[in-house]
Amino acid sequence: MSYAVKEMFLTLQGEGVQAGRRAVFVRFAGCNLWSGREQDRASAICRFCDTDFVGTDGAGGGKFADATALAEAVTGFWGDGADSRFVVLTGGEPMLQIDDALVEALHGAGFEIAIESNGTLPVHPGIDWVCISPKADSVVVQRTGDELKLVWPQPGTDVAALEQWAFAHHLVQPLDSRDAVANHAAAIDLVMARPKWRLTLQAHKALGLR
Ligand SMILES: C[S@@+](CC[C@H](N)C(=O)[O-])C[C@H]1O[C@@H](n2cnc3c(N)ncnc32)[C@H](O)[C@@H]1O
Ligand SMILES: Nc1nc2[nH]cc(C(=O)O)c2c(=O)[nH]1
Ligand code: SF4
Ligand SMILES: [Mg+2]
Repeated sequence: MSYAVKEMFLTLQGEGVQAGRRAVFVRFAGCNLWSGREQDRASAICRFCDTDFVGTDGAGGGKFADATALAEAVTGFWGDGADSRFVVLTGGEPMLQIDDALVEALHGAGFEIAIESNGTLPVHPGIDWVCISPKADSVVVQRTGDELKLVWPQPGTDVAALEQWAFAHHLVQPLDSRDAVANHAAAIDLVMARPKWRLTLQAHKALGLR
């Protein structure tokens, strides 16, 4: 299969339990919860997205003919050194494109594979670190994994129900919007009221990283 990638870059993982870790990010093009066009945002299932995932024109992006070609590009961004190789597959919605061949190729290149997914599609079983970020107006089928990352506030969310899902970590991430100050306070309030949750911040934005 071929893969449509918006952009690829080497950075630090900015979010969640793995924050601070050196990582190659692969941002797949396309999402099933929003077209990515501003004129469709208000009517989308997911309306707060902070990311451009349309097309393959970003730095390091493109159409990759097969899994080997994509894994070679990821390896190129990582550079020399076989230790602690870490790739984060995101998007857009990466589970629209991830398949057996890609997971095998990335493992073959020595990478631990993480995913950032909205959970509306089952996550590939070979992925090593599963982060699911539920969206209030969607049906999440992937209810197990390593971290559940709840962007907050999200009206319509049944927080108590999410606490029953089988994740090793329950994280709350303030919604980045014009109301960022209020959203930080709301996220702190959630953690103070429900200690199963832990605050995570988007460190890359504060640090000026991609
Ligand atoms: C751009 S999404 C791509 C992966 C996948 N589609 C998903 O939603 O999980 C990457 C992460 O950014 C989060 N995110 C998107 N927009 C955000 C915003 N405005 N503020 C905080 N987090 C946001 C998502 O919830 C997700 O955890
Ligand atoms: N540095 C950095 N960390 C991230 N963690 C999750 C991201 C994403 O967009 O999926 C992201 C991102 O875009 N940049
Ligand atoms: S599901 Fe993820 S990529 Fe899709 S619009 Fe929402 S935050 Fe953006
Ligand atoms: Mg991001």
